[in-house]
Amino acid sequence: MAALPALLVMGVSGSGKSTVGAQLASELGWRFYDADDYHPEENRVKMGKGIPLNDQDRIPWLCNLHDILLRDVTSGQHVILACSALKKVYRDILIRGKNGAPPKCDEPGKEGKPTEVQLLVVYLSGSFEVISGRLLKRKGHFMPPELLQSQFDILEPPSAPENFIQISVDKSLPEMIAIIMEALK
Ligand SMILES: Nc1ncnc2c1ncn2[C@@H]1O[C@H](COP(=O)(O)OP(=O)(O)O)[C@@H](O)[C@H]1O
Ligand SMILES: O=C(O)[C@H](O)[C@@H](O)[C@H](O)[C@H](O)COP(=O)(O)O
Repeated sequence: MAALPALLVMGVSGSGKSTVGAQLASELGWRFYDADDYHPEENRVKMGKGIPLNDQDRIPWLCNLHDILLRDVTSGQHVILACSALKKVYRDILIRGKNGAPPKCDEPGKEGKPTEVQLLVVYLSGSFEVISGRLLKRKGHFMPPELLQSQFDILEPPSAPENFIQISVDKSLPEMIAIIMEALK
């Protein structure tokens, strides 16, 4: 197990992952990754056409993110990832890479090296009405609001024994940051 935990901010599109993750990283001085920036072009084009991604589209993307997280935490870098990570199996891939699911990640680390990322999951939960309202106002993003229902359809909120906290999207950004800071103590 890697020594440092990585922080995953997850939830459906528009739940505030990027906003919360970036603000937290700025306050803590941790490295921030937005999973949106790591989608291959095909995935962006697909979402842009209003077609939801499927497991085949997401698995290589998640494996790549696992590799990035593992590299950082094993080198002592604190890291925050904003990523939808809607299903339990997706979070398992972020933790274990290809061992968390069907093929397509890099080889696991050599003997003695950690191959798992310890994750603290921050789940941003909210109603369809509130989140779709925010998406309709958001400008300059490739994700069409019409895809939101498909995200709620497959969402598997984290549950024990996952290491997680849940925060309502109805809270203000400073309130959310304060709750996460408290959880990190
Ligand atoms: N706590 C909050 N309260 C009100 N609006 C928020 C909050 N967090 C984010 N937003 C707004 O909601 C929209 C979606 O946030 P964003 O961070 O892009 O979500 P995601 O990364 O999950 O898609 C943005 O316009 C953002 O400014
Ligand atoms: O797994 C997926 O279907 C995508 O990752 C999706 O969940 C993600 O939400 C988009 O990349 C849009 O980006 P935002 O979440 O920032 O709206």
